[in-house]
Order: sequence, then C-alpha cells, then structure tokens
Amino acid sequence: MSQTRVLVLNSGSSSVKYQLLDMRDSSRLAMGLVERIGEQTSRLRHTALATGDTREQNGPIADHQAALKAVAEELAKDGLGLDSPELAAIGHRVVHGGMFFTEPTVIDDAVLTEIERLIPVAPLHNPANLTGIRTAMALRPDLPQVAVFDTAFHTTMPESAARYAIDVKIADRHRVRRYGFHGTSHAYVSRATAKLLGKAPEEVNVIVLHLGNGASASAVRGGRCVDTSMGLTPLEGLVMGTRSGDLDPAVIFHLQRVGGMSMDEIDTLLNKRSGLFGLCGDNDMREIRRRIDEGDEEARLAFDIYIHRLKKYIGAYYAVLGRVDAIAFTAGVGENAAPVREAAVAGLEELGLAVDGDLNAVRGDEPRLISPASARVAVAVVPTDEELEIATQTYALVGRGN
Ligand SMILES: Nc1ncnc2c1ncn2[C@@H]1O[C@H](COP(=O)(O)OP(=O)(O)O)[C@@H](O)[C@H]1O
Ligand SMILES: CC(=O)OP(=O)(O)O
Ligand SMILES: [Mg+2]
Repeated sequence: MSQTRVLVLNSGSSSVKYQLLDMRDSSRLAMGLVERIGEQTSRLRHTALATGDTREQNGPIADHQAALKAVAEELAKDGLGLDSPELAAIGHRVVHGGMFFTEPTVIDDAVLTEIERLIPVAPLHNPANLTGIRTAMALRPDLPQVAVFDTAFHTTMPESAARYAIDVKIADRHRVRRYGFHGTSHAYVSRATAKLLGKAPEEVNVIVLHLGNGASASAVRGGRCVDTSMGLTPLEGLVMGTRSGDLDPAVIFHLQRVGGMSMDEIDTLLNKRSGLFGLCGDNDMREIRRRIDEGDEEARLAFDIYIHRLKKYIGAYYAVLGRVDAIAFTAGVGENAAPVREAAVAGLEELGLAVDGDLNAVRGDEPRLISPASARVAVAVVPTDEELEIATQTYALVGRGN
C-alpha cells in the first residue's frame, strides 16, 4: 500500500492542534484541537472530514502525553489510527530551531538534543513540542518524524535586521540574535497573498500580521523574509494575549533592583501576565470587544495599546520594504476581529492603505480583499494553515518515491 498520509501535530503551550492529510491532493481526512491541557476543563474536539462528524470530549486531560493518546484514540475510532500502513510520516511544529535548522528535518537523537538545548529561549513552546515528538515516536517508532521549525522562514533576514546592537562577541558566544517565529504561517500566508493578487511570490512585497495568542509581524520581499517582530524568543514585538512585546530592557533591571522581583518572577510577568491580559484581565479579543461595547475603559485602553503597537510595525515594515503590495491579516484575531483590522490601518490613507467597511465585515474561510478597489495597497484577510504547510514540507522531505 502506498504511504501518502501525513499526520501533523502542532503542540502549543496548553493546546494541541492536529490534522491528518492525504498528500495526493492535500485533502484533510481528520482534524482537531485539544485545549486547556492541564486544567480541569480540558476539551478535545475531533472532526472526521469524510463524514463531517464532530465529537467532543470534556474533562481533565493532565498533560501533552495524555492529550496525544486521546487524539490517537479518536483517530482510531474513524479507522484512521496511527497504526495505518498508509501513514508516511508525522510532521511536528517546533517553535525554536536556533541557528542550525533552516529546513524541515527528520528527527533523530541529535535533533532531539538540539531542540531540548533551545528550551531556555522557547520555554512555553519547545517542551510541549518535544513531548509531542516523543509520544509520537513511542507510538510509531518505525515512521519518520519530521520537525518543521517556526524559525526557518526567517533565516533569510539580513544581519542588519537579525542582530541586536550589543557587543558582538558576547552576542555570538551566547547566540543572542533575532530568530523570529510563526515562520511557517508567515511563509504560507505571504504565498497565499501573492496568489490572491494573481502574482508570483517573487513579484510581491507583503507585510504579514499573524495575530493569534502569540502575535508577530513580518516584512516579506519577493517571498523572502527581511524582518520580523519576534526576536531571540517569542516575547519581542507586538502586544500579545499574555506577552508584553517590546519594552525598554531597563524595565527588567528596575523591577529586579527596585521592585525586588526575581528573574523568574519577571519572566512569568512578561510572558504570562502581560499583554492584553496584564492590561485588562482578559486575553481573548472577543471578550475585550464585548467589554468595550459595554463602555469598559480598561478594555478600551488595552485595545488602543494593542493597535498602537500594531500600527507602528506596519509603518516600520512599510519603510523596510519601500514598496508594499499587500498587508495580510491572519490567525485567530487577524482572521476574525474586523475592528482590529479597521483600527490598525485607520489614518494610513497617505500610505495608500484603507479598509472598506462592508468588505471588512464579511466573514469566511477563504482569502479575501478588504481594501476598496481604488486603494494603492491591497489589504487582505488570509487564513493561515500551519498544519497544511507542515504536511507539505514533511511530505516533500520523506514522501519522495511514493
Ligand atoms: N471571532 C473572534 N473575534 C475576535 N477574536 C477572536 C475570534 N476568534 C478567535 N479570536 C482570537 O484568536 C485568539 C487565538 O488565535 P489562534 O491563532 O488560534 O492562537 P494560537 O494558535 O496562538 O493559540 C484568541 O485568543 C482570540 O483572542
Ligand atoms: C511562537 C509563538 O508565539 O507561538 P504561539 O502563537 O502558538 O504561542
Ligand atoms: Mg498559533
């Protein structure tokens, strides 16, 4: 039997997203999401695409290992279990690939060791990615397991964008530089945006705004990333759900020296108790919009700070690119929150940017333009599909000969 299927695992800090695809036509056979892992209110939602059946399981799922076992059981119920002889490989999202991984990579012991070594610079993500890999390896030790790195797409950044302005020797010794993340999404969305414009990726310059729980912007010139807002870790850049994004590094010295906080406490503060959550107690944009509609000033200010930072990055990447053909909004907030898109480009008419209210209000799963026909720069909503991109890259690596 030919091996044409790829299972993709996107293990996040408290969730696992997965898809099983048939790579002959890139069609999805099954997909799902395990949320709130480690809490009492975990939920698994599984959809088998052949029948359209969706099943939901509610109740505590203690850790990522338990989550993956539950996913394997759900797949097996549809006759799509991990024991399938049609499975060619399992593709894993790995957030930090450091300096060495610029391509999708078949995972062996040396690769595992390197992903583990990078935990200090992706503490919320790499441990979950590793658990996903190890659990999948235990279930199917015979199958190739492929790592697709968030950092890979950004390795084309020039040194002028990738380096921090600190002592070069110290930076090199500790590999302190800007790596960037969400690269699989930035790659997929920038290509899909070119397609929406009816052009080849080489012909267009795009600013991609990936606004999920983590959020990052990138400047993509002719299909290659030239700058991105996340840095050594996924903490730099935009205001996020629970992360601060950019701040004066001296804030950290101040909190330690004057505020008496430990480094670990400051780390937790900036990664888990900042961003929208730190500003107003909510990290979900739906809840923030609801509160704003009720006249809540705290939520309004959190939204305004989020938008202010986003707008600054649009301006910065406009300057970096010189010519911009399109701005693409993607991920949970970018795809769903029309008020965020409207506010982010408001007042930028001089840059050729505008959003049409009616087009912006349309909901859907397809890439679409939301700028008026007369606008110089296209503004688009382009749903991301990290799982499809990971499956494509995985199959390209291991599926040859099928
Ligand atoms: N209908 C919506 N309106 C506004 N925001 C939404 C909507 N749906 C999802 N979101 C936002 O998307 C976020 C999750 O985005 P997602 O890309 O799935 O994040 P991640 O992959 O980082 O978990 C949620 O926290 C929420 O703020
Ligand atoms: C790198 C990163 O921030 O990922 P996520 O948005 O999934 O948390
Ligand atoms: Mg995400």
